[in-house]
Order: sequence, then structure tokens, then C-alpha cells
Amino acid sequence: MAASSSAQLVGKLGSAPSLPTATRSLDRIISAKLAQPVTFVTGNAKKLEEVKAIIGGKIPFKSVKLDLPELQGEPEEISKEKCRIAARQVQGPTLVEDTCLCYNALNGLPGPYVKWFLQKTGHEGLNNLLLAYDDKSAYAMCIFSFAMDADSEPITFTGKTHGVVVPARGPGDFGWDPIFQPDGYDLTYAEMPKEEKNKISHRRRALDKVREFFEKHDL
Ligand SMILES: O=c1nc[nH]c2c1ncn2[C@H]1C[C@H](O)[C@@H](COP(=O)(O)OP(=O)(O)OP(=O)(O)O)O1
Ligand SMILES: [Mg+2]
Repeated sequence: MAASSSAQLVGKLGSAPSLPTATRSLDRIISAKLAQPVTFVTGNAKKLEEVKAIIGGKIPFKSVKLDLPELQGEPEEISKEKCRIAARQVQGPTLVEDTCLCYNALNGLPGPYVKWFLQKTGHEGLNNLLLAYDDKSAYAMCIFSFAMDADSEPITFTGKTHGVVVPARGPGDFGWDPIFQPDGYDLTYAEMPKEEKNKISHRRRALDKVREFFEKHDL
């Protein structure tokens, strides 16, 4: 971020020292038009493709490819911490997201750890995790976090799509898409045309909230 706009933001923060951090950060967002486009940080090209297809042109953003740490904890905290780490590098308005695949029979696991299960055990392993259970239902969840800069408390936006876990069907070019079949469809995410997935996906639902927030605050 340019030194002048950074100083301007710090000035706004300094003017409301008694407010709780989250309120203060929202106050700064409301009162400060973005001095530079949002930087969406991800190491995943497929995510970026979907984010572009869903909000490209609606929210001006650029992207940076960084290998962010895979953190542990509750999904919302993971996403916020990921945003704080990314914002330190970006030095300006920062957007990240963390994606979970949550099995109801396993009280939300593998959740944020799905990346490792996928990497180590593949689609078959992700199915086998549910062998002991009749309940194959799951939800895909995306939590975006946005921060004005490294000093701001990130704000989160969550989107969920419910469905069932099935043996892999369809192209295997994006994560666990072949084993997730959203409710109301006979097709897995992988079998759907991209435009269809982007209409109903966890990512779409979260990004609708991000967009509303940007519109509401005229960013
Ligand atoms: O819509 C999706 N459909 C299928 N698979 C997906 C989707 N979205 C993320 N995924 C995969 C990527 C990774 O294996 C894990 C989430 O981990 P997650 O840390 O959020 O993603 P990542 O490390 O690939 O990229 P990033 O640099 O943004 O953290 O689920
Ligand atoms: Mg990651």
C-alpha cells in the first residue's frame, strides 16, 4: 500500500481507540474507500479460476500466488489467521479463503484437513472414511476472510452447500469435486458444467456475501 493511504488508515484507527477491535476495523472499512484493489491470495489456481468467474468484474481484485501455511483449529479461526498472515505480505486490502469438506457422521471432519486426506488417501480414502456409517451426508464450506491491512481484524463470510459423498465420478482436475454430489443433483461437482457449479457452490454462496458487504460499504 502507498505510504500516504497507509498513514490515512492508521489515522482513522487512531481516532477511535476505545472501540473494540472488530468494530474499529469495520469503522475503518466503512470510512475508507479502498486505496488499492483487493489482493486475493491463494496457491490454488482452480480456486482462483472460480473466484474470477464468480466475482470478476464485480469486485476489482488482483491475485497473488503464495503458499500459505495449513493451520489447525476451528475453520473460522483458520481462515482469519490465514488472512492475517497474508495481509502482512500484501500490505493492503487482503482476501483469502479456506475450504472444508465436512462429513456429518464425523462431526465436521475431515473439514479443514481434507487437503491432507485427499493428498494421502485419494478419493477412495475419502469415501472409505464413511464405510462404518450409513450417513454419507456432508457439506462443502468456504470461509473467506477480508482485512483492510495487516493491523485490521479480518471479517469472515461463510458459504455452505449440502450434499453427499459418493464414489468418484467425473474429471479429476479440482480436488474432491468428483466425490461431492450436491443435494438436488444427480451429478457430482466434477460432472457439472463449471457455470452450474459456480451457481450453487459453497464458494459462490460465500462470495455473494463478500459482494453484498462491498456493495453495502461502497468499497
Ligand atoms: O471447490 C472445491 N472443490 C473441490 N476441491 C476443493 C475445492 N476448493 C478447495 N478444494 C480442495 C483444495 C485443497 O485440497 C482443499 C482445501 O484446502 P485449502 O487450504 O482451502 O486450499 P489450498 O491449500 O489448495 O489453497 P490455498 O492456498 O488457498 O490455501 O480442498
Ligand atoms: Mg491451503
